[in-house]
Amino acid sequence: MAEHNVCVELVRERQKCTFEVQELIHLIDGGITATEERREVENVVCTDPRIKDVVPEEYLSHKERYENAIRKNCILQEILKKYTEKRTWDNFRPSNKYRISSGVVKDISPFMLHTGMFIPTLVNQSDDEQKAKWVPKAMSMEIIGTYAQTELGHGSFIRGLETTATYDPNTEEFVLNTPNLTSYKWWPGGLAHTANHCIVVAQLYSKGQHYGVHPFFVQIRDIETHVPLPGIKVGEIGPKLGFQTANNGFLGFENFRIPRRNMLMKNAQVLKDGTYIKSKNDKLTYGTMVFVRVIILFDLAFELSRAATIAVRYSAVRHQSQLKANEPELQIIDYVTQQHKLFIGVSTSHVFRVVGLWLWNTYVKVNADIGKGNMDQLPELHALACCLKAVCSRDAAARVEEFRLACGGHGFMTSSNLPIINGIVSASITYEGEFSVLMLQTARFLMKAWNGVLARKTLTPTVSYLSKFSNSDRVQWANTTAGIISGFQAAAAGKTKEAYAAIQSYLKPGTDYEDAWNSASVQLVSASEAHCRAILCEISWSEMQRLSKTVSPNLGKVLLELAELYLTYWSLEKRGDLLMYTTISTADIAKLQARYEELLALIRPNAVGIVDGFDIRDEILNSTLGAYDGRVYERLMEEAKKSPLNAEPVNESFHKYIKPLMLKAKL
Ligand SMILES: CCCCCCCCCCCCCCCCC/C=C/C(=O)SCCNC(=O)CCNC(=O)[C@H](O)C(C)(C)COP(=O)(O)OP(=O)(O)OC[C@H]1O[C@@H](n2cnc3c(N)ncnc32)[C@H](O)[C@@H]1OP(=O)(O)O
Ligand SMILES: Cc1cc2nc3c(=O)[nH]c(=O)nc-3n(C[C@H](O)[C@H](O)[C@H](O)COP(=O)(O)OP(=O)(O)OC[C@H]3O[C@@H](n4cnc5c(N)ncnc54)[C@H](O)[C@@H]3O)c2cc1C
Repeated sequence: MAEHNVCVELVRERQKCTFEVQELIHLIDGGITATEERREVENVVCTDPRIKDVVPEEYLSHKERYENAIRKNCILQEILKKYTEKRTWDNFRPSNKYRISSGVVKDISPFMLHTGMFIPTLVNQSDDEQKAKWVPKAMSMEIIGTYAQTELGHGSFIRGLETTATYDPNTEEFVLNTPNLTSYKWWPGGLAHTANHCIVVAQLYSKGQHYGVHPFFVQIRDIETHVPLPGIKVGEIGPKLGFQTANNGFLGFENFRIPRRNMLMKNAQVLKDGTYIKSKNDKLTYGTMVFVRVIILFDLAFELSRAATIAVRYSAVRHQSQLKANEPELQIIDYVTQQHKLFIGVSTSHVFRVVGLWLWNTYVKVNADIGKGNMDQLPELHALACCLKAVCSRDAAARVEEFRLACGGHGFMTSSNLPIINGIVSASITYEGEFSVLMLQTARFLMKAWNGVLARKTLTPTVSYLSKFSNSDRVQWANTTAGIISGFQAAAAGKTKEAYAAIQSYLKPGTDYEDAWNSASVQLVSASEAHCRAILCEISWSEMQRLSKTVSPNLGKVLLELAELYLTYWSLEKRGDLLMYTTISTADIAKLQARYEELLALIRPNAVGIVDGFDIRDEILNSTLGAYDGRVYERLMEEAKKSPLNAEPVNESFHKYIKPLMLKAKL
């Protein structure tokens, strides 16, 4: 990037950097070629004049904003075709490439569900014949789809969904119906006015029997005219906290008929005469959700890297207050409280990325085994994906909010982009499985694992530590990274044991297990969180250590500092747990605190270099505060001038309302 016009603070910060930023960029992308390919696509898209907005999207009406998002995303799809010719499901790997959508619209693409859930469901839940028929059309965007599962009355409890698909053997069709107001599909992205097809998750009935929820491929609009087909009631659900351009919709069916072969039949089937063939495992219907929960970690890492870039660069540019009399005002990044706000967010982005890659590799392996009929590892994958999605989304939202606060008043400006990123990340705590609901899924797995501990069984890899720490009351503490990881495992084992005991204590005669579970559920969520933190610490440390050996010593040192900061930060945050479950002393905690402050100081000179290492183009950052050149004040003013209210010196409301009010006051 050109160095001219860069503010003096950022020039100085970049000179201070002790490692090669390019090397970090390549590491994050997964190699030089990956960086080159990403940059090429970004360059083509971001320099296309059709992509640039004359009026910033936040000034547009709700309707205009959607139309603009569609217009620009269609241009994006057209451009991407050239670069995604070789893209197939088989070679799909999560990468930084798909970040380009943020360079097109600031908020969410109305096509997100097409790529993120419609295609993955077609790929994973259709049989070979269905796949051959639908997937190429979806990949080329000949048809546009979404994933319609949630209803007005039910989101978390999938078994409670009310939409029905009743098989009619006379015509060999399913008849879809929305029996009540609460059975309307509600929320699917792109459903309102974008998609012409969707996956509908509905209760299957055949030969008078109920077989639970199944996915169906449903055309909802005419391909030529886009008019909703007869029997389809579809529309938009209205403005939200964020996701303004996601085009979330509602959908109802009135005796809407689809061919029998539109039930996705990889796992379960309905034969022509209505005979139902059961799936090997009925939870395979939930497969797309597992996939997306895994992918969400990359999304969170990326959104955190955007927020971090904005807040760190701004903190280097911004001067405020004097630390010592008669000395210049400090760059706010030099206040240690500011470093405390910033650096954990920077390190968390790296942690989510490397743990995300580990989870992705686990997903690929388990999925391959499932393909061969071996479901043994599905429960462990599900438990991992649930707690990691839940904890990481909640942590990411907290970190983005902290970045916003770290930018003071200017962080509250939409033009900083922090409020929009905030909305995007906050939504992920709820969608694809609400936080507590997913944490309780992991808790189910932990309770089963604890039964295994009591029965002296060999546990699966991610919970094997439970056996190690099951007997000792307080585990020996050591002020090392290995000691911290053991400490987190001891806390997780202790909390799992206590949650298990709490259920037993609530299980008085006459009490159902489910009621005892509900009574103990605060402790169960706490056990899940502790388990997840133990995994985040163990995997991130081992992965960052491994990566540090693959790069130059200078960069390796920085990676280890970031990883150690993460462990130390969370040890201090969770000191209460460590005091309960390990022999940690107040002196040990003081040492951890001192090391934490030392790490902040070590990271400080490299802070701007580290966020430069995320290599996020200005068009993708979309921020007055975070641009590469640091011209914060100029950009704030330039953006303010774009306000339609500034187009005229006196707004007509003065003559209409304010002046009469003033005149009345005179009387
Ligand atoms: C080449 C091109 C491709 C491109 C693709 C890539 C592009 C990348 C872009 C990605 C961008 C990401 C897009 C994100 C968009 C998001 C927008 C939002 C979408 C949505 O929100 S969709 C709706 C999501 N809804 C939910 O998540 C609902 C949450 N609820 C549930 O999951 C479940 O109902 C439940 C888990 C709470 C419980 O279900 P249920 O009551 O039915 O369960 P049971 O009691 O019957 O059974 C419990 C046992 O089953 C196990 N279980 C549950 N779920 C699963 C699962 N998924 N897998 C495996 N096992 C599961 C439980 O553990 C229980 O087992 P046990 O042995 O009895 O304990
Ligand atoms: C931005 C956004 C985009 C979305 N996109 C889609 C989409 O494309 N397609 C789609 O199908 N859906 C979509 N959804 C819906 C989303 O998946 C659901 O909102 C989510 O699964 C939560 O379900 P719910 O809204 O029914 O919440 P509820 O389940 O009603 O949750 C409300 C409260 O009840 C609690 N609760 C519920 N059940 C339990 C329990 N068993 N134990 C303890 N506490 C419980 C929860 O913890 C929460 O505090 C989207 C949602 C959002 C916000």
